[in-house]
Formats: sequence, structure tokens, C-alpha cells
Amino acid sequence: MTKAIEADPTSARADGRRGASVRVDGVDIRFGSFHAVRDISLDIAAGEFLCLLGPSGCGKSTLLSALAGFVRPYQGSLTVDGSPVTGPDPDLGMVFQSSEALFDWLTVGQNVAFGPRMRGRSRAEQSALADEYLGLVGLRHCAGRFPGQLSGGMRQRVQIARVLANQPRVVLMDEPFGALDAQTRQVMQEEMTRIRQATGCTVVFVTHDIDEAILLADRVAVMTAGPAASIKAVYPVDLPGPRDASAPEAAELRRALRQDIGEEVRKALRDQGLDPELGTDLGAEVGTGLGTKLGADLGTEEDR
Ligand SMILES: Nc1ncnc2c1ncn2[C@@H]1O[C@H](COP(=O)(O)OP(=O)(O)OP(=O)(O)O)[C@@H](O)[C@H]1O
Repeated sequence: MTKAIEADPTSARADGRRGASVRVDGVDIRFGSFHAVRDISLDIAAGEFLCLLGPSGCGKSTLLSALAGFVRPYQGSLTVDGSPVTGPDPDLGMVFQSSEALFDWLTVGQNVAFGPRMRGRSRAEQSALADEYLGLVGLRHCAGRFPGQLSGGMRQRVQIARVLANQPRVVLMDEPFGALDAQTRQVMQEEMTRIRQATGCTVVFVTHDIDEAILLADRVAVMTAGPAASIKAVYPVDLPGPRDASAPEAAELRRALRQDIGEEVRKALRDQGLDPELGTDLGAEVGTGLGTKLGADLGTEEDR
């Protein structure tokens, strides 16, 4: 059951910074002879929150990695405020599903101050930034602890604070709450809305969870099954806050997303020579991960 999110009344881009616009134009990505994504074009406005949904293995992370400058497109262009993405850049912050990216031998405060330190900021600035962003994720009191002394949800918050301390204009999030238990995930979703509003960053957020996309996104882009995955549809999420993905106003969008994803999961299953009916209630057990969380989201035939 999804809980409503309370919008932060003091939101309005508190630190005065703005996100950057992102343009994905005719992007093709290949790994050797494998064609991962094909002809993807997306215009993401400055400060927008775009969720990428799609069957497991379709290429969501690949597209995100290209946006982060980790993967170079075979064809097409990626630009941020009109400048081409040529490699990793502190303006493009990446949050991964696993918080293993944290440095276990550094304290939480040192982890968050790491980016500013690498960029030559003074000790006072490092500490002010760590304090500010740990405060934003509600972990100022944990600055002196080590990551191993925190829960999974707290570590994920530290990861978010560490990315935000670089003051990126675009935050790329690859299933950041996917490894968390349902309750922590819900809290993190609420936090995310507040953090996004406080920073004004543009966010591109990969998820398997339709309800999560409805709760968080300004728009949801659905990808087709791979290989050579493309964009199947883009939906605006025109719902008032506080949002509740199970509310009647969200029903039509939820149904459309489930139908789109269902079609793509079943197509992927067929392409693998598996029974497409597995994509209904057995999706969660599909060994290839085609269903995973989507399997649960797809529900039964009666739901559709
Ligand atoms: N470095 C690589 N070399 C070869 N193939 C790759 C590489 N990275 C990804 N792929 C392939 O590209 C396709 C897309 O992978 P990707 O991880 O982007 O999918 P995804 O939609 O993010 O999956 P999931 O939802 O399961 O995380 C997959 O078939 C994957 O095996």
C-alpha cells in the first residue's frame, strides 16, 4: 500500500540553484555486436523528475550510464544545458542501487566531504557541505560514524548526500531504493520528494516499481524490451500532491503503465522462448529477472 507524500511547503529551490536541461537525441548504444538501445530521444526540462520504467535488462542502466558519461553512445548525442556529455562530470551525480560505493574506512562525514575535497574545496567548505547535505537527508548526527555502523536505508541516504555535496545539476539514480525493505523504501520516497524540491536538481530515476514512478515523477518514460530497446511511451504525471499511487485519480495512469510494461515483459518472454503467461503472476520468479518486481506489479489477468 502506497502512502501519500506530503509536499514540503518551504520547497521552492531553497538554495537558489537550478537543475540543468538534458537532451537525449537519437542515441544508439552498442556493446560490440550487441545492440542495447536504439534511437532514443528525450528532452528533460531543467528541474524535471523523469522516471525510466521498463522490463529488466532492457537498457535503463545503460542509458543512465551514458548520461553519466560512463558509456559512449555509438550514435546520437547527449547534452546537458546544450553542452555535450563527454565523460564523468561532477555536474552529473550518480546514485547506485547499492550503497557499497561508500568508503567503509571513512566516516560518514568524510564520505560526504570526499567530492568537495577532491575538487580542492577548503576544509571549512568541505565540512560545511557535508553538514548541509547530511542535514538534508536527516543524518547530521551520524557524521562521526562509519558506514558499517548504519542501516541500509541510512547508508543509502549517505550515498545521496555524498552525490548532492558535489552540487550536481543533474542527479541520475539507478534503482536507488531497490535493495531496501518496503517500509524504508516508502520513507525514502517521501524524502526524495523533499530533497528534490530543496535542491531543484533535474532527476532521472530508474525504477521497476510503477507506484514509485507515479509517486515521484513529473513524467514517466517506458522503454520497450531489448535488445535494441527504444522509448515506447512517455506519460506526464499530472496528479496533485500529496500523491497516492493507489488513489482513484492515479488509476488510469497506473493501468496504462501496467499495460505497457506487461506487453513488453511478455514480448521479452516470447523472445526468450518462454511462455508469455509467466509474465503475469509468475513474473517475480522468472530467473532471468525479466519479471522481478514487475511481475508483482503486473498482477493477474483480471487486474488488466
Ligand atoms: N558492458 C556491457 N557489455 C555487454 N553487454 C552489456 C553491458 N552492459 C549492459 N549490457 C547488456 O545490455 C542490456 C541492457 O542492460 P541494462 O543493465 O542497461 O538493463 P536494465 O534495464 O538496467 O536492467 P535491470 O532492470 O535488470 O537493471 C542487457 O542485455 C545487458 O546484458
